[in-house]
Amino acid sequence: MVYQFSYRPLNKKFTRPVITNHGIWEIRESVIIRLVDTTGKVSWGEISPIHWFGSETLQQALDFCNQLPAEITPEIIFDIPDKLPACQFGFESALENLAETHESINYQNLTYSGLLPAGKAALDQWKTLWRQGYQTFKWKIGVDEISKEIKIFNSLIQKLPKSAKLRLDANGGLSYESAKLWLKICETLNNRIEFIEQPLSVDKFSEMLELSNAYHTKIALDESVATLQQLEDCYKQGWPGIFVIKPGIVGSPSQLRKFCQQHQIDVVFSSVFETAIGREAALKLAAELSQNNRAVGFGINHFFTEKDSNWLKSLWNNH
Ligand SMILES: O=C(O)CCC(=O)C1=CC=C[C@@H](O)[C@@H]1C(=O)O
Ligand SMILES: [Mg+2]
Repeated sequence: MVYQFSYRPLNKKFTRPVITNHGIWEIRESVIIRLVDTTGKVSWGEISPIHWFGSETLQQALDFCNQLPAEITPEIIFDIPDKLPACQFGFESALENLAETHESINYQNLTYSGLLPAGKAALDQWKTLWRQGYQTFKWKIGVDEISKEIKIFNSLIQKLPKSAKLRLDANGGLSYESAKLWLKICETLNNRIEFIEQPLSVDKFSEMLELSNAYHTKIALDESVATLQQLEDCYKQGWPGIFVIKPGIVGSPSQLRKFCQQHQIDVVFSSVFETAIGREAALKLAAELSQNNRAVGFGINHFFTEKDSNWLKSLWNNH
């Protein structure tokens, strides 16, 4: 089987910048790919790297697409090297979409976590999301001074309904002492804090292992398990907590499927702020591989474009 291949770069400004310990992220740059099979069926895929998480850079993805022939085969797709995980996801998802069986995967029963803005803006934003039906929220910490963030946290916890779940994501920005302080605070809130995500930097695995054994509040690895190789490595080192999987950058969906079907791990699926193309492929994987119904971190819709033919057609017609 051969597929006509074409691709387009895409830059989309976030409606609100994503502010984390990594910095301020304003524009989502990705590559949209199109495959057309011999029957004329069209399928889309999305390559949305996050190089500061450990995936390839956008330029490396573009260089890879650029050197491909106009007609590609499944062998070419399954030979994409592990150093290009976002490309592996984009191309394999597009290929899977051409298979009838894949169409039927239902991801309507997922529950979603809403990402609150960093800082005190969260105090105003949570109610809008609560009214939209979110019961799980994620708030970024490790952005401002810890004393300021704890103050905001205390008022957020006061305001949030008791049934709401809150996730704290430090993006590796806390010191060991600050992480312990946050965990101590969370211990007093009887499970209203679902987990603290990536409290320490990727090189501090043993410290996070120690913290996960010392406190009840769960710790989720995110940057530490950004690619499948890292995921397997942390699993082999005995990580007892939660694994955040970002399908858009973790790598090959077929390899991910194999890993998740072989190992019982506590997983939270998470967005890479992709467009609706990558989102649909990622949510199908989440529906297929979630074993414990944790809310998926794909709540906020204003980071991506709705998947409508006009948007995609114009992307192809305007070049
Ligand atoms: O996981 C979620 O709840 C939403 C997605 C999200 O928080 C992120 C997506 C991509 C990069 C990061 O800024 C951030 C994360 O660290 O999880
Ligand atoms: Mg995270």
